Amino acid sequence: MSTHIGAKKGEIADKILLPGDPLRAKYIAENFLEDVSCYNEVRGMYGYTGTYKGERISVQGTGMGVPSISIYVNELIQEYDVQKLVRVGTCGAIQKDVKVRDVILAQSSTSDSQMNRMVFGGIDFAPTANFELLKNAYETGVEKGMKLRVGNVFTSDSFYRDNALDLFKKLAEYQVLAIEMEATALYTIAAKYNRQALAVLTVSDHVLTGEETTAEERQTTFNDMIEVALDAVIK
Ligand SMILES: O=P(O)(O)O[C@H]1O[C@H](CO)[C@@H](O)[C@H]1O
Ligand SMILES: O=c1cc[nH]c(=O)[nH]1
Repeated sequence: MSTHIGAKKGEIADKILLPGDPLRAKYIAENFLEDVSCYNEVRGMYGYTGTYKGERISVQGTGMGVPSISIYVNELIQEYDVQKLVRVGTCGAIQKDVKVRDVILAQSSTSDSQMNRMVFGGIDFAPTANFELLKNAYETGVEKGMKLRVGNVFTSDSFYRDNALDLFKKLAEYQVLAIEMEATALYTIAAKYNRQALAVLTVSDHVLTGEETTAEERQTTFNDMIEVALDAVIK
């Protein structure tokens, strides 16, 4: 067991899906995996291992924000030797032509997080998705007839922010597609340990138009994203 994960060595697969919401982890385990067992309930941050199309795979809630996902990704890599990590999250769109329920593959992440400033001093490290996972996810989505968006996302330390609109308009001008709160940490920690990482994101709301999905829809209606992530990680 690690500090925040109650699994024994060997109970977590080398491929893992990482939703922010632990109830999304439960939903994925119950609806997409077979022969499932729950290996973690510490802090209610559920983790499960099962099989998908015959391949052993785990799914672990990460909580919200860079500090929380950093704890889980560090422990999953250092204590459980996880190799492929795919975040399955939600995001808010900031481009006019990105719609609610669209699926985004985060090729890279721009951030206001202090994490990398503390690590790299004055240098701006560029957190980047693993190309193989990105390619697999893109090809899987195309095969399923989905219209995927691929590009830069903004990983924010704040969900609520004063005077946000000016920043979001500036980011949109520079082709950033959407806002979320974890990809920078996932990509940076995976790079440090030479592991493969990708964030697949469903647009849960539109920051400019105000269009949104309900919490229940967020938990249960993101099957396209989950299938793309599962098929990409086992390919
Ligand atoms: O739905 P998840 O995966 O939690 O992702 C998004 O939702 C949370 C904010 O509501 C943040 O964690 C953000 O990144
Ligand atoms: O607007 C949003 C939606 C989801 N997640 C975020 O971080 N922001």
